Amino acid sequence: MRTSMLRSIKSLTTSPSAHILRRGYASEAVPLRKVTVLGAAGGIGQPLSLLMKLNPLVSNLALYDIANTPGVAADISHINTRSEVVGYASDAELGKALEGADVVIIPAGVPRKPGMTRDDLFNINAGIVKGLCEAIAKHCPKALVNMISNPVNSTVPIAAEIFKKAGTYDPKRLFGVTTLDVVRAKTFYAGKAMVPVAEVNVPVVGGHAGITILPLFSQATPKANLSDEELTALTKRTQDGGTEVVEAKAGKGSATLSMAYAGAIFADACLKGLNGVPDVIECSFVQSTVTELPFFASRVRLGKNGVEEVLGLGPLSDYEKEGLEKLKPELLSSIEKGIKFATQ
Ligand SMILES: NC(=O)c1ccc[n+]([C@@H]2O[C@H](COP(=O)([O-])OP(=O)(O)OC[C@H]3O[C@@H](n4cnc5c(N)ncnc54)[C@H](O)[C@@H]3O)[C@@H](O)[C@H]2O)c1
Ligand SMILES: O=C(O)C[C@H](O)C(=O)O
Repeated sequence: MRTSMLRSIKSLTTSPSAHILRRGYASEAVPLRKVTVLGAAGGIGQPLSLLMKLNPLVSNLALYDIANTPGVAADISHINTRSEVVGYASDAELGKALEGADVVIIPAGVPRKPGMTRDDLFNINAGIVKGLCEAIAKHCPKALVNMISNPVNSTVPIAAEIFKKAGTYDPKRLFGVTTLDVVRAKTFYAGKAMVPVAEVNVPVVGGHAGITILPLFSQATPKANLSDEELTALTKRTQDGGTEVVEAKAGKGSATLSMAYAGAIFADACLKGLNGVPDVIECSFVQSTVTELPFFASRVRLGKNGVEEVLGLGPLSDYEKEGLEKLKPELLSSIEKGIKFATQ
């Protein structure tokens, strides 16, 4: 794996801000990349930090949490992979955790319990995200921000407003992480269509809550002849995937392991884009003109400055067109709630 990774890295050009590291990879030049995880000791934070420690594109891994960081950082730091790991444990250390970060991943905040919606997390998580984004604006305004904390439909607009206030907002650098919806859509589709899961592609657009999650199974590949009933059931299962896990965990939180996997895929895509790898495309909830809504998840091409291109929806089935119209009022209201919170 390391040999093929080196081959792919060899031809990369680096961004002006990237230093070159010649260490651990013989004579190969690999850009230095710092990744900071905020909420690193949590249910998502721990396995996500582990996966980022395994990523050879990362040279420095900063782990920040308000509780239990030293143990997590010490544990992960013993793994014999490229990145140096430093744990940061208090508010006073947040600046150091963020300084020089290329990518900041935010899984800080409370998760759902059975019976709750993601919006029920707003009151606590909005404040957490606001504080963390103020620190990002101050210490690493050029970083690509991967927002995992829920409700994503509101926390991304909150982040945008905080960055605007600080004068640092760059819509190309702010992402709501919706990769878990894509991961689920791929898994559920492969199971129903009886196709190899590794070959499956399904765009998921809209937002990240209930009916705002709109998988476009009409565009899924490999193609399969699924009935309308099967497509409706697949759509519903994808939309309710988070709730399925919340209920199975019965009060002990929401998806953490599959989310860590999804978060690691998205952060890796951001790093590849920064490093100049061509044609890196992932779905993400970003500032958008794809619909009349100011933020919307769709396929995004990633590049050296973050978002290189927000791709359109492509042809939709009648069922998907209906789903798109139905999701708009809810998504808009969540976006406006976030904007109102951050601007008041
Ligand atoms: N985007 C998605 O697809 C997706 C998927 C799963 C979960 N989530 C969301 O991710 C969030 C985290 O979930 P979890 O299961 O890891 O929760 P968790 O409670 O296990 O972990 C959250 C961590 O955040 C830390 N934290 C709280 N305030 C902080 C602050 N101000 N600064 C730094 N760290 C802080 C806590 O100490 C804790 O370690 C939740 O909001 C959840 O809804 C999103
Ligand atoms: O469902 C949740 O609350 C967590 C997350 O948004 C998910 O989709 O698993």
